[in-house]
Amino acid sequence: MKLQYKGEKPFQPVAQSQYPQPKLLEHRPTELLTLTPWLAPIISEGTFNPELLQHIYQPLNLTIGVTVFAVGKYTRFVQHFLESAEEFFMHGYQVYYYVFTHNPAAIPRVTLGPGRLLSVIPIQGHSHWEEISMRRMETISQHIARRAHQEVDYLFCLDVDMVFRNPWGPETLGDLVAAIHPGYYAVPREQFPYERRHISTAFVADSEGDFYYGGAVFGGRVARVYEFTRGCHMAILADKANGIMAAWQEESHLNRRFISHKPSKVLSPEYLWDDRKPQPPSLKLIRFSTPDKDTSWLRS
Ligand SMILES: CC(=O)N[C@H]1[C@@H](OP(=O)(O)OP(=O)(O)OC[C@H]2O[C@@H](n3ccc(=O)[nH]c3=O)[C@H](O)[C@@H]2O)O[C@H](CO)[C@H](O)[C@@H]1O
Ligand SMILES: [Mn+2]
Repeated sequence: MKLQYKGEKPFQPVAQSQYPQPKLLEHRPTELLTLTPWLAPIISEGTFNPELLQHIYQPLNLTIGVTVFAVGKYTRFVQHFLESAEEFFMHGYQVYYYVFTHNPAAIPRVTLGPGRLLSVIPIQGHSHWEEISMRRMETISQHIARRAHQEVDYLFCLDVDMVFRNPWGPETLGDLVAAIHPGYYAVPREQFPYERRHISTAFVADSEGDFYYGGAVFGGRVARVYEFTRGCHMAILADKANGIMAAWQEESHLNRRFISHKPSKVLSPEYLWDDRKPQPPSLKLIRFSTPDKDTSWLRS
């Protein structure tokens, strides 16, 4: 008898047999670290074979969800975000975009490819950008519980003020996925901008921390993203009860949580870049990046 566990996809044999042999003794495929000390792969160009991954993942018939928030002036980013996602994000897969906004009328109608859906979900606006950004953890966890757990296998939670510039494919799929922040990949942990006040639930000691992860990209299996966002939301609520806002809002809580709940896959800054920075030679490809934007105007 073949056991089919709940929520598990049936085993699929790998069909593709023609691809370069992996060589145990060959020098490293990239200048970047490829494995964390807890054995999670760190994904960057050169570490994976896109065709082989396509052959493994395509038959699984997966649906990948994406959450983005567009509140206030940020509705202006939706068009470029979606158009670039249609070009580069999970090409050939079923994709479900969830766009949360205070103003559904401001969301442009972007033509989507076959198998790709978009749902605009009205939410309450807030006057402070910190509150908008931080509330995402609560909204995402509620949305997974109400709806997304039935609609998607994996979920990525992304900033909207960003664009895709190169392919983002099944190499990014994992149980719990974090992305290394473009500002701190070469910085010692005691200089990471963690929350350092003991009174906050996001507190991190100087001796703790692996990578500084960005709040603009995280994801994983939908059940794990539920646990993760709910945990962050609870910690944010506890801080609120004490009248505290963490140094970098939900990003501080996300970083605190990833120390105790390690990501099973880590995305290199190829997957979370900032155009205001020059591209270092160690990064072969920029896949997802923040264009230069007028932050003070956006937050006014
Ligand atoms: C380089 C830098 O300083 N990065 C920080 C900054 O990222 P960012 O400057 O990337 O934050 P952001 O302004 O993009 O806000 C995050 C996301 O919240 C949504 N949004 C935000 C404000 C708003 O009025 N309307 C709206 O819809 C939108 O989806 C946006 O992409 O702030 C974040 C706040 O958590 C983190 O602390 C980041 O580390
Ligand atoms: Mn952003």
